Parts: sequence; C-alpha cells; structure tokens
Amino acid sequence: MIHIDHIHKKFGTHTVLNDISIKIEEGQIFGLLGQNGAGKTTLMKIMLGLLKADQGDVRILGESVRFGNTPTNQHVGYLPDVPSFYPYMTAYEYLLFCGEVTGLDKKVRVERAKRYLALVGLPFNRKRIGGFSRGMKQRLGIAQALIHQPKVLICDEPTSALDPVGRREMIEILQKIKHETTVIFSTHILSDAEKICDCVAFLHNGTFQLSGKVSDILKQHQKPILRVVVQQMADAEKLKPLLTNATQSGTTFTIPSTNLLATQQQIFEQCIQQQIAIQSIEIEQSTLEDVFLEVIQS
Ligand SMILES: Nc1ncnc2c1ncn2[C@@H]1O[C@H](COP(=O)(O)OP(=O)(O)OP(=O)(O)O)[C@@H](O)[C@H]1O
Repeated sequence: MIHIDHIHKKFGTHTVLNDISIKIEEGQIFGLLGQNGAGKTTLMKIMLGLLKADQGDVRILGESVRFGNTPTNQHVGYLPDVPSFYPYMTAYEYLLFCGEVTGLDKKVRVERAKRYLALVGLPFNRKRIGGFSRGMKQRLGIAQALIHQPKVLICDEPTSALDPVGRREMIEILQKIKHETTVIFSTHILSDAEKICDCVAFLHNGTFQLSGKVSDILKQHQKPILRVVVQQMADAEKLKPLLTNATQSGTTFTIPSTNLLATQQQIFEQCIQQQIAIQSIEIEQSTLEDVFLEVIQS
C-alpha cells in the first residue's frame, strides 16, 4: 500500500529523518510512535506532499508522492493534529461542504455525510461546530477525512489531546474503520498503540529503532518486570543511581528481572538504607511502552 523509501529530511542543520524506509501493508492499523519532536508529523507531511523530502521517495499504491499538489492524495484522508473547521456550520453542513469540494454528487454526499456522522457517533442536529468539545471536533475530523472514502487514512496524534473517554471513543472509531481503509496514526501514547495497532515503528534519533507486528515485538522483548513507584521526585533521584538496569519515567522505575524475589529484596534493602519512600511495587509483564523506553534509554 505505502512504500517509504530512504527518506532524509533536515531543517537547517537539524537532521529529523535520517534514511527512513518502511512498507505499510493494506488493511492494517499502523502506529508511528515517537516522543514529541521525533519527526512523526514531518514524515506524515512528506507522505501527503505537504513537505519536500531532501532525498528518498514515498509511493502510495505504486505512485510516487509529488511535493505540492500530489495526485496520490485522492487515495488519502488526513486528520491533522489540530483540525480546524468553520465554527458557524453544523457537522452535517460541514461534511456536505467537504463532499462538494471533493467533487461528490449531491445524492452521494448526503448519503455519506449521514453515514459518517453516524459512524463517528455525532448527532444529526442543528448544533454548531463552534460549540463542540475537543473530542467531538476530532471525531468530525475523522468523518471529514473519510468522506471521499480514501484507501489510506493518516491521523496525526488523534488521541493525544483527549480525555480518557474521548481517547477510548477515538480508538473505537479507528478500530471500526480499519475494515474500510488502512489507518496510519502517530502517537506518543504507547498504550493506545498497543490496544489497536497491528504494526508499529518507533521513530527515535531520526531512524526507526524498531518496527514490526506488535505481537512479534512483544513476543521478542516482553519479560517479567518489577514496577516500582516512589513517593516523590526526591526519592526517585536517590533511587536512580542504585538501579542501573532500570528505565525511569517520573517517579516510576521499571526493572527487568529474571529473579523477581531477589530483585525485590535488593530494592527493599536499598530503599530502607537510603530512606526512600516506596509508594507501590508490582510484578508485571513489560508493555510496548516499556520496550520503547528501553530502546530510547539504552
Ligand atoms: N518547519 C520547520 N522548521 C524547522 N524545524 C522544524 C519544522 N518543522 C518541524 N521542525 C522540527 O523538526 C522536529 C520534528 O518535528 P515534528 O513536528 O515532525 O515532530 P513530532 O514527532 O510530530 O512531534 P510532536 O508529537 O511534538 O508533534 C522538531 O525538532 C521540530 O522542531
């Protein structure tokens, strides 16, 4: 469906993408993962012909993406990270308008506007977009991106700005539309990706550090871990130098271990000696987020 082939992109002297290559198969939900500033939006904009790569090629359904007005966009729907709308329109009016811009017949755009409103769970009423919540706008953005029934849907951080309810709704919508279109979405929320992605790629330091099927990545990298949460950042600062094989996120430490009992004992002893207040300690299996943290902190 999509071939990303040796893409390079610099802004000034800052290399953002350094020889990026990947193939994305049809019918997948593909997660483009990376921290803030990793280059996810840059890569998506290159795929949409909105930014020019310094080197390399992106092909969508065999056709190269051209910078500017690329014909490949007839196959692509796009939801930007912060979608903007005409606030005085209703959702239905806006979808009819998008259908018209896309060149759909009146009968078809009426039918599709109603269908996609229902699919994203927005009511067919007179409420204006200006009064919509962030989550409702994001859902309308998906409906807008689907109106021309694209083969590929590209969503930039569709869940990041939403509350837990909005995130769950968005994830359910992406799962539903997987049967109609290949979905590529970027996120730094790894638990969202783990829930719905078939394949993922971790973008870090300009390259894909790890990519493949989520099930294969977890099979290869998943291991028993101890998750230790200390009470305060001051505790975390004291514990950090004592746990050389741990990854840290705020006051949470994730420690891989082949001997959980011995590791627990060692941590308790160290915490008592150093007067570090433990909030919780749990035994778990590592998640996609743990794998990611291990990759970027190694
Ligand atoms: N037009 C630009 N000019 C200069 N630097 C840019 C430009 N666009 C992006 N960058 C830089 O490129 C890097 C990657 O940005 P990008 O927006 O692609 O990251 P991202 O992974 O999408 O992050 P986020 O999740 O924060 O949106 C950042 O350091 C950013 O400051």
